[in-house]
Amino acid sequence: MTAVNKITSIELQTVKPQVSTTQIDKAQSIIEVSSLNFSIKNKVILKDLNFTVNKGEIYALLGGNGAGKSTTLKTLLGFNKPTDGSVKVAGKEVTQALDFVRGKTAYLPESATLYPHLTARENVEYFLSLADIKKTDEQINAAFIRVDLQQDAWDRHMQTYSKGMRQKTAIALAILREAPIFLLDEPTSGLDPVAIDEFNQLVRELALTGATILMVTHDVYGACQVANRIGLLSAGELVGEFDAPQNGRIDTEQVHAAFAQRGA
Ligand SMILES: Nc1ncnc2c1ncn2[C@@H]1O[C@H](COP(=O)(O)OP(=O)(O)OP(=O)(O)O)[C@@H](O)[C@H]1O
Repeated sequence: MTAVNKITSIELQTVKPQVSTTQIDKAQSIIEVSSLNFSIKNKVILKDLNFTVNKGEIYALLGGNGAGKSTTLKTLLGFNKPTDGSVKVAGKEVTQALDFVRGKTAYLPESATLYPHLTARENVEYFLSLADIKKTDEQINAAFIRVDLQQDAWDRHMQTYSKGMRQKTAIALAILREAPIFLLDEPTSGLDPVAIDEFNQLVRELALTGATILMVTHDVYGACQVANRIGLLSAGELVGEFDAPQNGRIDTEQVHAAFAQRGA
């Protein structure tokens, strides 16, 4: 593991990348779920599920407990084989291209699975080495800066980290892996309002630079804050979709009413 690399605040500002949206083809579908059915032991869990997430889009799959959100994520990650239908990521059928799909995907579980007895830098270096990726200290510093992880924490054991800091580290790792697709499981649960705002801002910046983001959540307000599109999942079925207006947010009351009626 490498030694601590101190850099000045002037350097910090110069390393932060500029956001450019000019190159993004937003019509390109990156996640395509078509007529997906999934059953376990004759119990139907997902029913004829259809949705797509385009490049640069933030899609929130919203639903109550047991609606099928985690099952959908597991299917996208190839841990569940569809009973019927198709699940494509970056143009490839997940079950037929597991390594390709997992290489393109950053999955953030509800609790980031990083090692508490290692520092953020050591965690990042370790997980990159597992993927056979080598990054310089400067590149790792730049990723920490991009996610706004406070500099005095970079070389501290992660057992001292808050949940928000752990998530930032996990996203820094995804950025270093150059994963263009993010699957987020209840990403803001357990975060305080400031950390939620920071996280949402980071997610928006990732989308602006072309990342495709699918988050699952039961938080109506949180989904409306950040998503370009919301799919309402109820008992394994998609029962409604809501699009954000141009440069605006999805209406919380409308989604809340639909959730109260159909969301569980
Ligand atoms: N291995 C399994 N065996 C049997 N039933 C399962 C299995 N996995 C999931 N289920 C059932 O599938 C349904 C959907 O579960 P899932 O975990 O996808 O829901 P969820 O929307 O993620 O819920 P939560 O918000 O509570 O995490 C639930 O009724 C659950 O009990």
